[in-house]
Amino acid sequence: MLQIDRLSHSFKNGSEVTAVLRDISFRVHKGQMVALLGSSGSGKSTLLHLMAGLMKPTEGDILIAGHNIVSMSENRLAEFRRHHIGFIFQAYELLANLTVRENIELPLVFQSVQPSVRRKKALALLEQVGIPEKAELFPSQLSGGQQQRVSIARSLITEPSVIFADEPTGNLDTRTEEEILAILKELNKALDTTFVIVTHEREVAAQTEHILSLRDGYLITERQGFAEASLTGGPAIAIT
Ligand SMILES: Nc1ncnc2c1ncn2[C@@H]1O[C@H](COP(=O)(O)OP(=O)(O)OP(=O)(O)O)[C@@H](O)[C@H]1O
Repeated sequence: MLQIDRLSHSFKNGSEVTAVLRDISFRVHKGQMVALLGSSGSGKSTLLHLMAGLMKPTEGDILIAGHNIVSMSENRLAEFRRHHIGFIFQAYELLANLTVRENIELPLVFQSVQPSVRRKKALALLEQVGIPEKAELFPSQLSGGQQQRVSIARSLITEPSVIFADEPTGNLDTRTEEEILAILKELNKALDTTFVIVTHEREVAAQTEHILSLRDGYLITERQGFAEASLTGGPAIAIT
């Protein structure tokens, strides 16, 4: 589903070159929910931007649903992104002047899907995230946790191959964080959607099936239940 092969990335500023990601390889299978865990500066955002096709890597390949996004043209990539990739952001990124339902429908507006079809799908998803009664309210009338539920529903409406969630509970209190993670887990099971959750919080990462840990640009894979002391570092470790 998501395959990262020998990915490296460096930033160049004049003559200065900063290596941020080093020879990273991993696979996430369809229906898996994995966490990408790393402290500040470990390279999480860079990896996320690369996987989302927002920048090209210095080296390596990124395959989503069998398509290598590294070699795609900008136009093809924009189209591919609309159909295959969903996003959930820390700050929800809902449009203030659209209702909850209209926000959820928006990705399908860009795909020219009929209004009645969009509406039906949006309302079904709103039900799945547990706030069907909020359909005609505006984002400002919702709590943070409710807004994140809307953002989750929006990310699912195109039935993407993979959803990248960037610190999805970063703005929420502990109780709401638990609710949102429970919803993500439920949806992951119910819809067989693939999720990659980017976080710097080990408690959040611990809710997923697998943890991909980034340290100094290298990837370390962990399985749930392994003690910190048993981790081994090094490049190019694959999850299968
Ligand atoms: N455009 C850039 N030019 C040079 N260096 C950069 C650039 N963008 C990021 N970096 C460097 O790459 C490293 C990784 O940054 P990145 O933003 O990917 O980390 P992160 O794990 O997402 O951190 P945070 O959790 O704080 O957002 C940092 O050392 C950062 O300074």
